[in-house]
Amino acid sequence: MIELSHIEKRFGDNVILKDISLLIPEGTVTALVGPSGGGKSTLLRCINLLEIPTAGIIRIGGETITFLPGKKTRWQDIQKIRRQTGMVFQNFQLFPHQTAIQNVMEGLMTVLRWPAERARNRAVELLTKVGMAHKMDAWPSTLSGGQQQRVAIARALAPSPRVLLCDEPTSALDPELAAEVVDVLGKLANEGTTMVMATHDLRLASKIATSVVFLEAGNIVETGPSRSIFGAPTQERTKQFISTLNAGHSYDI
Ligand SMILES: Nc1ncnc2c1ncn2[C@@H]1O[C@H](COP(=O)(O)OP(=O)(O)OP(=O)(O)O)[C@@H](O)[C@H]1O
Repeated sequence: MIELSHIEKRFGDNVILKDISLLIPEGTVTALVGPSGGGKSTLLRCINLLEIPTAGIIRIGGETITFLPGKKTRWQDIQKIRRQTGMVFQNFQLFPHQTAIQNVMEGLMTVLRWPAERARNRAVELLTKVGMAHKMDAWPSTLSGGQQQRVAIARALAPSPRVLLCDEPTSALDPELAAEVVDVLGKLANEGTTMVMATHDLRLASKIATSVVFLEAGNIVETGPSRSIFGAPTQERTKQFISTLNAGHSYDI
């Protein structure tokens, strides 16, 4: 379970997230949707402390990861917390000077201090899962965007995080390559991987999300099961937003 309790994030005088509370059960997929600038990426980045919330509490698996009153989180704590969360970025962020398999092995060997053979076995297992075993020795520059993203997903999953955080995982990809990534994420969802994703991709959100959080200007406008939010939203603003999506674009939110 991930618990966000009264999360606030300010950048200077700008309040980007305002009193966000959410419960994310294990084995579910939560899609953060909403207009640009609403705070989706910032919220996601708070869950692995890439951004430090200015107020509120985050718990992952019952453990408080945010600052406790009077106790400063040390850098080692942050590193430990980040190992509980895998992150996938819009632009893949593979290490260009490492092959696909080296990208997946890197963190296991340098951060977790696994021996090479154990890291290699884990990397092969994950590259097979994302359909990239045949390209394990390829350099990132020789892979398509969809293939790079699948390697990035394998890398994020390598240390067995409690949650996979995906920040616009398909938005840098054309529809065909995006579909490959949606298929992989769908498979992970079916296997019970807990995921939270910020996305503008309606196909991704409607295909794999268990619940949807509609975020606008740092506030949760509406949240609920994806079928209700996409099928019968209760808030006027959500209705408007969803109907614009359905009318204007085939898949892009
Ligand atoms: N490091 C930062 N410093 C100052 N302002 C920031 C910073 N990061 C984000 N913001 C601001 O926070 C707001 C929310 O940004 P965020 O990227 O979280 O929105 P989003 O909903 O993910 O948008 P998009 O859909 O365009 O990715 C924006 O106004 C953005 O300019």
